[in-house]
Amino acid sequence: MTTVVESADSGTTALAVRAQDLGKRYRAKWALRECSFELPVGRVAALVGANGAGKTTLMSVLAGLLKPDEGSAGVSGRVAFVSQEKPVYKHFTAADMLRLGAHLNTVWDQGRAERWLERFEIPLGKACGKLSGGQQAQVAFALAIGSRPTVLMLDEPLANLDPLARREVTAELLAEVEETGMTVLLSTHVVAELGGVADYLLLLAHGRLLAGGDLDELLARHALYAGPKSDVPPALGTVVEARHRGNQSTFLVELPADQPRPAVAGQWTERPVTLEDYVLAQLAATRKGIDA
Ligand SMILES: Nc1ncnc2c1ncn2[C@@H]1O[C@H](COP(=O)(O)OP(=O)(O)OP(=O)(O)O)[C@@H](O)[C@H]1O
Repeated sequence: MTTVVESADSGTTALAVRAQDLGKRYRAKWALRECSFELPVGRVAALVGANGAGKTTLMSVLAGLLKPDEGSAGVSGRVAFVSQEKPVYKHFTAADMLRLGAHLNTVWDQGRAERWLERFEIPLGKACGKLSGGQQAQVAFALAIGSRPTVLMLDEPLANLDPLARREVTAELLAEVEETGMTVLLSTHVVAELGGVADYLLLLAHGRLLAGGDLDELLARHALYAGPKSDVPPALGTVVEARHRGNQSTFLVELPADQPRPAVAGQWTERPVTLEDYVLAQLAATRKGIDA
């Protein structure tokens, strides 16, 4: 459900979200542990991680729907959270849902919500129960956009959408960010489609934050090498992932800090690391990780 939480402005810093040693457990099992990060205002952050990594738990805590067991979280301004289920009232039409949004939210932009539905050709007068899963998701997004959030959190927003709608939703979100200055935090498994959209990454593994920060900086600190079969990469660095196929080896390496980017020679080639390369390598490396 879309929930709007009025919360205190962080005031002095231009931070949209701050998490400090955040922890949440379900009975004895920790779903989130020692999670600290700061998300600046106006960023589009991708929250990624394997199934069960803690993404929904983190978003629910940030949205104020779950109480943390450890640490603290602060979100600046108004939060809109669209959960994974993207529930809408089955007997309500999209127009009814927008009326509900207008009624429930202290700040409401009907034009913005209607434009979103028009953009995606969602019929206003049809009962939501008779819309497809992807169309219902669009109604939930329109409701969230209409509430003019300063921080928009979307749990797997692209899951039900066809490939074109995915591209268009991410483009529309970017346009909203540019126009309104809002901050977006979205969890997803389809990282390939976030290239050029997300500019900040939060990567969770087994409830812990494995990497967090500016995406360009993070990717620039890594290199992908391909060359003849070898046990070691052709340059110094921490190997995130090594793959060997036939007589070829590929290494994704975190380069040593504060050193010039090494040049590779001979049969080795280097190419820049994409968001997808990085996330897949980290997921593979942490698959056999140990729970807290
Ligand atoms: N209500 C709950 N009760 C007990 N355990 C839960 C509950 N919700 C989540 N968990 C557990 O907490 C961990 C994190 O779950 P969470 O839903 O946050 O992961 P996720 O990264 O969003 O996963 P997915 O990508 O599959 O949606 C998992 O081990 C999950 O089994």
